[in-house]
Amino acid sequence: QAGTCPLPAAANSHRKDCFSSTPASTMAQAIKYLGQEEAQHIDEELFSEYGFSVDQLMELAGLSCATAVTRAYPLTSLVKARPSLLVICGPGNNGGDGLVCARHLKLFGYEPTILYPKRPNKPLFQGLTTQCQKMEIPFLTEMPEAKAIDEAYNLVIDAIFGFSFKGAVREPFGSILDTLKKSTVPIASIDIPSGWDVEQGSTDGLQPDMLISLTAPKKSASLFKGRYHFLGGRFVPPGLEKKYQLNLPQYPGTDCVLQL
Ligand SMILES: NC(=O)C1=CN([C@@H]2O[C@H](COP(=O)(O)OP(=O)(O)OC[C@H]3O[C@@H](n4cnc5c(N)ncnc54)[C@H](OP(=O)(O)O)[C@@H]3O)[C@@H](O)[C@H]2O)[C@@H](O)CC1
Ligand SMILES: [K+]
Repeated sequence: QAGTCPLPAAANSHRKDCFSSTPASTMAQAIKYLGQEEAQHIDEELFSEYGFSVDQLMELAGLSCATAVTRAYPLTSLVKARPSLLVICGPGNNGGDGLVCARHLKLFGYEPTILYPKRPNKPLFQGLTTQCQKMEIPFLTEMPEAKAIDEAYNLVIDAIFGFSFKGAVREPFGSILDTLKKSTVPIASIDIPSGWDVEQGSTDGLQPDMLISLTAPKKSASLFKGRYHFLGGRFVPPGLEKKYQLNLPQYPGTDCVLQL
């Protein structure tokens, strides 16, 4: 098996399984890294075949992201006087995960601020926005300069694009990503570092400090070089896991996240 492990060099103990001398029959299989179409098929199947609703899974996804953030950046580790975070939400479901994540982080004692420049005209996103407003989470009207971000926030949560991102980045997100590249504040990306090709990654894109892969990592996650890679979205039914041969590692106890 040596040399065939699909896990990145910085990966965890599961990597050991790939290189151990344990007979293949007793080896844990390496977790699968998904292509873009495969991730979209799994998503569709969760809603069609398995009867989940989007808001159900988004709540679990966002809660796992907030939980993972507390593990990597506990309140006591933050460098600024206030536990301030900037959550940037995009126009699709990745942005919805960001709104849920912000709401839970507020309940966990952090002070999130949200930038949500392109809001879909759908009850789901309107409801998530109202919930955040009622939780007294401020919304910015424009993207701050990189220097202002460095001064004000401990962490940026990137919920701009997920597994449906394609092609060249359109405005206003091109400028937002350019500003983020200039900022020195650590970035935690939800599901995909925004602007990265879902499978090929990016050579000159964001370099997040943290990546929270939902359901299963996407192929570009093998190029992630940050400190913390977590898996979240503990909602995959065993039948679906088996069909797509996801080989998900076992989450510890009742945890909704797992560090890869
Ligand atoms: N099963 C799971 O694991 C679950 C996954 N979940 C989450 O859903 C995420 C996937 O969500 P998704 O499919 O809504 O798409 P997403 O990636 O947010 O972006 C689409 C938006 O971006 C836009 N856009 C695209 N390309 C662009 C470009 N070049 N430049 C500019 N804009 C561009 C596109 O715009 P449009 O084409 O409409 O103009 C569209 O509005 C997934 O990653 C995970 O976070 C959980 O919530 C639930 C369970
Ligand atoms: K993202």
